[in-house]
Amino acid sequence: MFLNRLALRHYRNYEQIEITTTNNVNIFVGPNAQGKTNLLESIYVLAMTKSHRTHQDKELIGWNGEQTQLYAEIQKKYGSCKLDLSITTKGKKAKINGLEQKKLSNFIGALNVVMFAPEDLEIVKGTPGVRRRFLDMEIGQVQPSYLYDLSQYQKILVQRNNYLKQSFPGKSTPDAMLDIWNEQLAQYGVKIMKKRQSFIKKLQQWAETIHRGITNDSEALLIRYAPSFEIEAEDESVLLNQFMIKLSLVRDQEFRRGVTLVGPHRDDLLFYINDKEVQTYGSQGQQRTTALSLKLAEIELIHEEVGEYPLLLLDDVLSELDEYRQTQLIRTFQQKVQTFITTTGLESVHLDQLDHASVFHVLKGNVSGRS
Ligand SMILES: Nc1ncnc2c1ncn2[C@@H]1O[C@H](COP(=O)(O)OP(=O)(O)OP(=O)(O)O)[C@@H](O)[C@H]1O
Repeated sequence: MFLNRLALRHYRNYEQIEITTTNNVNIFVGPNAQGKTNLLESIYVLAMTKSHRTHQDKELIGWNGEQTQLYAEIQKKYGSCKLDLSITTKGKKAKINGLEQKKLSNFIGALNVVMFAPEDLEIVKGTPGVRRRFLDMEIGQVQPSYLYDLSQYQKILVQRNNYLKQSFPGKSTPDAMLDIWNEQLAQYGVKIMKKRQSFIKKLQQWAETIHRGITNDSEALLIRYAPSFEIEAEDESVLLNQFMIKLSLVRDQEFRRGVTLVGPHRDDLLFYINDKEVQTYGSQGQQRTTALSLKLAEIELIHEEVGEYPLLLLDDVLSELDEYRQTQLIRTFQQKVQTFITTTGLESVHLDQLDHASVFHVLKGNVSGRS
């Protein structure tokens, strides 16, 4: 897919701007704190209805405004589409081709993006929560039904945790209420786990090949799903049963602690290079390359799932890659993936590797020039 036009109103430090793009490679250049990341973030928000760097939607609204409006025109293989998203402190409204979408999950997926930013190193180095968020955002983008399952699961989880905190049944007393929570939790939990399992399997296949390419065939990357309990079956009803058994085994412990101890809210993702865990033994460079391979694998996976390449958003990451890796990255994608790059100086981008690129200058919330 191709972003032809982007317009923003009262978005962060942009009062009102409009950008038209004609090239596959678009570079936003400017000093620090001028609005380069804000621009990439706005494209991400148009795809996911959420920012990649904050949970607080109100931060996206310009300081002097009550509401922000984002608009994009996207060219797809089979026609174009217009996306409108308005965000107020009270909520969001989303339109596709002028038609308001009752559910935001119907809007997500109209535009696909893959963002690679310095903080993505946290997917490898950070806490399991960061990896779960990565999984949720990426699966949700290609399978909006996943987001529904996830929100149902989270609601049940909160209610179940409240129940665990308030009740103190005897060790062997039957508890009909808990049985109901368990059944509902397992029902949605299994759906989430199965989708995560199949996503990671596909991601692994792409990431392994890409990682070999980036490292000149010297490193074998393995990505493993680490659910809160070992999944022994593929079949959904068997898995459901397994989940219920696990819940019954931790029942007393859960009442003592007042929290749910098994389920996808405790899942993790593990990375190995040549059989050694990257988080523990990987060098800074290996951790960064792992994150890069993961992101590039996502591009291929989205292509496989939706039949089109997503947009690639590279926020201030080119300067961190050596020339060989930059070349690999740009060569692989410049023909087929529309890419948006931010940088503080053009000297860190190997422009000679690019066939055609548009350069936009970003200064104090204004964007100018195209070449
Ligand atoms: N809600 C908001 N309203 C107005 N301005 C905002 C808002 N949120 C952030 N800003 C401003 O946006 C600017 C930061 O923009 P951004 O993060 O895009 O910078 P950048 O050009 O990517 O810089 P760097 O090169 O340092 O990453 C800051 O000056 C910040 O004060």
